[in-house]
Amino acid sequence: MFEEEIQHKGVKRKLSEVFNETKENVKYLPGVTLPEHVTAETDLKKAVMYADVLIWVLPHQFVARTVQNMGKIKETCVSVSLIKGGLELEGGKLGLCSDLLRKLLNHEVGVLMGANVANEVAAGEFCEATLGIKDKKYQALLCKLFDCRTFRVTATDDIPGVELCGALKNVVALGAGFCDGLEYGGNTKAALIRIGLQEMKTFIRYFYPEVKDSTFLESCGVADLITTCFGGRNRKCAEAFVKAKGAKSWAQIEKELLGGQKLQGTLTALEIWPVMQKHNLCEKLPLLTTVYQIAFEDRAPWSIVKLPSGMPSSAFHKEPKGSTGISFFFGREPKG
Ligand SMILES: NC(=O)C1=CN([C@@H]2O[C@H](COP(=O)(O)OP(=O)(O)OC[C@H]3O[C@@H](n4cnc5c(N)ncnc54)[C@H](O)[C@@H]3O)[C@@H](O)[C@H]2O)C=CC1
Ligand SMILES: O=C(CO)COP(=O)(O)O
Repeated sequence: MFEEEIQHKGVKRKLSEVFNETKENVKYLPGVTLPEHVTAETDLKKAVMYADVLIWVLPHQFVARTVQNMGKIKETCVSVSLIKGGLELEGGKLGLCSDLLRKLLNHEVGVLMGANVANEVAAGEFCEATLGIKDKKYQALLCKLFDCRTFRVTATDDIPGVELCGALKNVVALGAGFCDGLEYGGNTKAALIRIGLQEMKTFIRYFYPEVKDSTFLESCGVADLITTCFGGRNRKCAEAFVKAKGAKSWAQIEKELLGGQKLQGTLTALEIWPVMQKHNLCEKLPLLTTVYQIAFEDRAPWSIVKLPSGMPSSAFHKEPKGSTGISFFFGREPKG
């Protein structure tokens, strides 16, 4: 566990110590008591040295430096990444966070993604997840490890499909949050989710044509997109961004709303933007483009419902006359 100090019952304490006493992560998962055998170890080298399976669940910006501080691990060790994000262009090819881990650790790396909002999973509410890993032996082993009555796991060998769905849905969720900030209803959000899924597929297939259609219908695809667009932190912060009418930065909103947790969708939007530009994908991905421009280029939030026509289905019309589409106008579309 990454070492942090917190105020607990009026006293400054180490988060790990409080966790080991109470089995409650009072900062990141308050109100949930984990089983007695779960312990927090802040000495990273000790925590990993005898591990058979390393499960990666941390904001993607901390991955590389965590690996650097790890020390020796077992030769037979395997990793599973639950990290949604961490994309970069490497030699013209889109690199994944699991690729980075594979390169740094030199062992088998799989991914586990799905509609898995943490506090609901911890409360034991039924959900599903998709495990992406190539080796069939590890598919069976890891399914056995993760799958249970309330957390059903389906395995596939489609690692890029699973992982890229997990990363890109966070960007679409920003769009859903913009819609909520503008107080649009369920129809609009459903349209945005549909277009978002279509664009995720276009983006993913451009770099990984071999990605399977079926992956988009697994928990890592449509299901994660839906839950994130309704109940996720990216949605919540994007709604606040619109409601603040330009007065608050993303960093400020993250600090105010997430209590130390990290927003991943904005980072991923920043990561994919140069990739989209370099590969001339902006016109093919008007929703992802618009989300980026609203988030980082002062584009009017209502542009989210003014995507250009000629979309996979023409539910959207053109921007209103006289609009540049890039002036910072908060609120709904101006009349006339
Ligand atoms: N929270 C959720 O509902 C879900 C999150 N994920 C994914 O899991 C990944 C991690 O997300 P969360 O657990 O929500 O993290 P978070 O957003 O709650 O961030 C806090 C975590 O970051 C760690 N941390 C903070 N500073 C650090 C540092 N300098 N070095 C290393 N670790 C540090 C903290 O120990 C804590 O575990 C993300 O990619 C996210 O998309 C996936 C499914 C669900
Ligand atoms: O990935 C998630 C649920 O599956 C959590 O999404 P947020 O990071 O938007 O909360």
